[in-house]
Amino acid sequence: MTQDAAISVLGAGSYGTALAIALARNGHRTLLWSHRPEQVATLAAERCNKVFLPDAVFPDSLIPEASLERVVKASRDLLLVVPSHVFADVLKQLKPFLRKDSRLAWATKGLDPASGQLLQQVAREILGERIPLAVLSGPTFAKELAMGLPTAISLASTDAKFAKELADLLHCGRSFRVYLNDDMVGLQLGGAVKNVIAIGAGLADGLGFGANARTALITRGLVELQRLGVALGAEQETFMGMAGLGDLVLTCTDNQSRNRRFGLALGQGKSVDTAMAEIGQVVEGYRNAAEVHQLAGRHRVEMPICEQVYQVLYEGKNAKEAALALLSRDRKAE
Ligand SMILES: NC(=O)C1=CN([C@@H]2O[C@H](COP(=O)(O)OP(=O)(O)OC[C@H]3O[C@@H](n4cnc5c(N)ncnc54)[C@H](OP(=O)(O)O)[C@@H]3O)[C@@H](O)[C@H]2O)C=CC1
Ligand SMILES: O=C(CO)COP(=O)(O)O
Repeated sequence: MTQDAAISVLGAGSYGTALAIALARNGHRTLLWSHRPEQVATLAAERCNKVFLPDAVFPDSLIPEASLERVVKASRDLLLVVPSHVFADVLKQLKPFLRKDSRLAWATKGLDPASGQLLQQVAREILGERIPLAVLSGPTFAKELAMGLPTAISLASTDAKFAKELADLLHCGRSFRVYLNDDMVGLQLGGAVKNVIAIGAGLADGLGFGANARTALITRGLVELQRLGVALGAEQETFMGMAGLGDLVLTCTDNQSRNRRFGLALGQGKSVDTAMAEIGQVVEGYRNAAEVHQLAGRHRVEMPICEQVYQVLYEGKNAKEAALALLSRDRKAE
């Protein structure tokens, strides 16, 4: 039986691995679970996730683990970092192993594909009202975090003690700054909507548009995010922080973003399937575009950029026509 750990990270893709490295680098015994036992054996033998983060060596206190039961029982605090489309599934799998004092955080960015709900609602439906929940969101490319490059993030929780203790585990005065925030809804929406806008920014760049268009998309994308956020009960000022403006700028402007690269490939005329295959990792914005479309419709929120991205992805609209549709909208006050 694996000994107790300070925290267990579930999901050994690029971001789960990077967060586990950051936690272990802070000196905390950290378990890292993958759903594929053969991957766990490779991670343990190579002390590195060569597929996603080949330059980041695991600190000694990072322990790959194949048993879901063991990782859930070994630590009070669980950090889920799986793609949003398997979030609910993994919660159902881990539920039977939860301790009485378990607390759950996630760094997944997205919504529930089946319902378009916030992941917080999914967690509540599956795990009940009692378990403390927390969310991490903000501008954090896995590779830079894993390399110990300076990074800042926001953390919100349903439980102030959990928020503080999780921030204490993650925060590193030399490289990883954790801001506490009390807007769980805002943090979750920021992480989902920025993926869609980043696809839009990639599309614009793929079409050969310039810095003016990209910056207009970021700025008006922020307005769309704020509108949806306020309609769902988030605080408007959250979106001027790490999980709003911060993550929008990061993912819309840097080619480390898979969502941006996906948009770039589509703008250059590649098909959805080819673009996805070339990236070979999760592109959350593809599903998020449909979920945000659903959510905006349900709450009657106008989100023209997200709507055009949706139409390109799901209704076969040509990217140039989508750009024209945005430019030819009625003039209005900012
Ligand atoms: N990468 C980044 O820089 C950042 C990512 N995020 C968010 O983190 C989340 C995870 O993304 P990321 O790590 O980048 O994704 P990756 O594409 O790097 O990896 C996804 C991982 O999830 C695993 N996985 C797939 N299905 C399951 C399942 N049913 N149970 C358990 N694990 C599963 C995959 O395993 P397999 O290969 O076997 O399918 C793979 O290891 C996303 O929501 C993303 O938006 C947030 C901030 C930064
Ligand atoms: O969320 C991210 C950085 O904050 C990662 O963005 P991508 O999923 O677009 O790569």
